Amino acid sequence: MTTTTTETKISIRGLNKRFTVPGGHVVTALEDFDLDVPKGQFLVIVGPSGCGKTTLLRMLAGLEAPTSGSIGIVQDQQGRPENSMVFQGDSIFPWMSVWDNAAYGLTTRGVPKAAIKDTVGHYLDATGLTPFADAYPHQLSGGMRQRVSIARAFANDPEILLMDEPFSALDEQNKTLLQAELLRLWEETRKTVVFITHSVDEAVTMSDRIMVMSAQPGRAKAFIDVPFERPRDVLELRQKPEYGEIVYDIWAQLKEEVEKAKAQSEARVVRRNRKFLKR
Ligand SMILES: Nc1ncnc2c1ncn2[C@@H]1O[C@H](COP(=O)(O)OP(=O)(O)OP(=O)(O)O)[C@@H](O)[C@H]1O
Repeated sequence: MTTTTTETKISIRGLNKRFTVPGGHVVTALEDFDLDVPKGQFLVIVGPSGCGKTTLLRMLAGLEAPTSGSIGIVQDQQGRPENSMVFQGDSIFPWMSVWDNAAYGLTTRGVPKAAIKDTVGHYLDATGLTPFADAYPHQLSGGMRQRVSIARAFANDPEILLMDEPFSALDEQNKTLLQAELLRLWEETRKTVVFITHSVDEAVTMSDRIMVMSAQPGRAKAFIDVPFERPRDVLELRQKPEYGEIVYDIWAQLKEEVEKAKAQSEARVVRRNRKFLKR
């Protein structure tokens, strides 16, 4: 079974984001950006460095205000938090146990203790963390800390899940294990997900749809549907001939943008050096 309804969950229109950096120079991170994400879709964003992926996610999370334009997220259930975010690095509280970290969102919203026990117990089980419920983050490996972050995000039961390169700091084996775990959890809940990665393989493995972004200023350059049935088996999927075709398609779209981003970054270095030499 593939996913998604035709109902729109996230709707972005005419989004612009500009930053003024020291010296008065303006960086246009996103320009005239439009995006609709259907309810229950697992959307993955790929794009060259600096194209505005994190800025977009931070605006979706309400951590950054747009310069202009609008972001709409449909609230399906009263009282539910709008989003939960999982970052690349450690995003759990070092002073809290695994259990308390996973329960954090529910505790702060005053969910009854018995419901917290059921929900947190379920997600710690699903991520293999039950034996470590009383451990503290410094006693865990990087992969286990990311599992806590994922368990917390799902336990929080948000309207949408935002993930910014959650596995990029992990080794290949841990990455594959966590991708499989995330797929399993997601297939159980069918939350609307916006997930950023630099890995084309990860994008094809996880997503229903991939958005390739242009070099700065970031815009949606192409959308690629990923038609593989769910539930997915990470290793089996990678043996399919269609898998390789989609990976190729994405690279074909990305290549030009990565080259543009590289040229932009080299031009910035030249400008900076010129300024420095003029002093
Ligand atoms: N707070 C800020 N102040 C100034 N410029 C910023 C700020 N945040 C982001 N930028 C700039 O906006 C542009 C987009 O940054 P962003 O981090 O969103 O890109 P990205 O696509 O996530 O990059 P990467 O893939 O390297 O993580 C970059 O040029 C960045 O330097």
